[in-house]
Amino acid sequence: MERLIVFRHVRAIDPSSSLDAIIDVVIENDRIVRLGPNVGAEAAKADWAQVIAPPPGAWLLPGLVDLHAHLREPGQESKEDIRSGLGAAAAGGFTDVCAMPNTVPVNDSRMVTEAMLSRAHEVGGPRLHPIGAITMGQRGEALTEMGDLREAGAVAVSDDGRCVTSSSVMRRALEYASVFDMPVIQHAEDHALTEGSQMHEGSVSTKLGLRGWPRVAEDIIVARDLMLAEYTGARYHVAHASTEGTVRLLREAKSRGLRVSAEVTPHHLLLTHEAVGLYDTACKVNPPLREEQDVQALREGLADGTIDAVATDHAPHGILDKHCEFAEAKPGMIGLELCLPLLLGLVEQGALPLNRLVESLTHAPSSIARLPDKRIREGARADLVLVDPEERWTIEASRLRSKSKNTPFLGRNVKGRVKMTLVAGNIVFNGGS
Ligand SMILES: NC(=O)N[C@@H](CC(=O)O)C(=O)O
Ligand SMILES: [Zn+2]
Repeated sequence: MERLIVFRHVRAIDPSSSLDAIIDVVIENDRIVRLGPNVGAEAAKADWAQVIAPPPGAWLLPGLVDLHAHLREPGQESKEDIRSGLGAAAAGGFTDVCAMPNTVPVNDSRMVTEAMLSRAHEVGGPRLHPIGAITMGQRGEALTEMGDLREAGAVAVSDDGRCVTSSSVMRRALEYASVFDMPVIQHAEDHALTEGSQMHEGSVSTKLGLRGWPRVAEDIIVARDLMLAEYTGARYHVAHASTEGTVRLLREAKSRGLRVSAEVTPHHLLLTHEAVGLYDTACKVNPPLREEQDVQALREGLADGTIDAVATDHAPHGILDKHCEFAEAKPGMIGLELCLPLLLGLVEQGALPLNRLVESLTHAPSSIARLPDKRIREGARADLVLVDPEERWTIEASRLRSKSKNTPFLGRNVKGRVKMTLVAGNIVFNGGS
């Protein structure tokens, strides 16, 4: 045996295994081998055992899975690269990160997918799962070789950052991707309705004199895509859902048994367009921050399972991308290290059941990306995150591992901290001080 790790008296929470109990968890090499009250006492005596006595009240959760991150490698390594991005992921409790293809060049080929994976293997830490483009160069025209992408290791396809607006391209994309059992992840934005837009179309955009992105630009694409998904029988997934309408459409589609899924970001669950204030570029993001009624609908949708997963849409940008006029600023905010602590705030307020939060960051995204299931049980792979739900800390740029610090949450006091992350029994993050 190479490795023996023993967690003593920790609250292990895994809703998909109906587990919520204070137990010991014993890990040998890459696997959980025993779990139960006091089962670690014996193993802890071995002189090679690494015994972990977590802070009182600490939680052990299955490793988190992010369906939507921008790691910027290849091409924009000054914003982030695979090493810093996976480092940030580990610090945020993520064991698996799906990387969007809007890199430079676009990940529309086996070559780019393979290069990203080989870089990730060199770096170690959380696993990287590339998402291939739907269309060549994300231009919305010719489909990529999805079979090649799949074979090289891509888990899904998306033109994220751009919408597939042509109904016929989308139809063919759904049909083609379904041959390889890959979900098609749509960035739902009717570009004809959002040209020149800077933020949500509403009272704040009017006051600031900025062109707005109306909700209907998202809803119209989601509605059409759901019809195409029904027609083709393919797997369809909505990226960063932001409107009340999207939630309503999804609820209706799911009630009829369609194979569709959706994700929501922490910022769309927590902020409205009011946060833009007087042109705060940190709050410029696509899709834009919306209104109270949308936030409410998204929270309810996540709580009742209409929205399956939470995804960060971690979108790092450099200082100059944000220190400029609002119209020039790049959209996006970082999220990997902030996701769990921010959303624990919603749990504390009673706005989201803890079980749903855990499920939406573990079991749900891993089943959408068809990754091995995240479970805390004997025989399962030891992908785990240790969280101190009581620790209070302040989000500060100097504490973040991401190369970029673009987030409107700097200065916010949060409660709950990731203390340790294990990927197949390897401790890839141990800190949180
Ligand atoms: N979310 C964003 O505002 N930006 C993302 C692209 C995207 O997810 O649409 C980016 O790549 O920067
Ligand atoms: Zn997007």
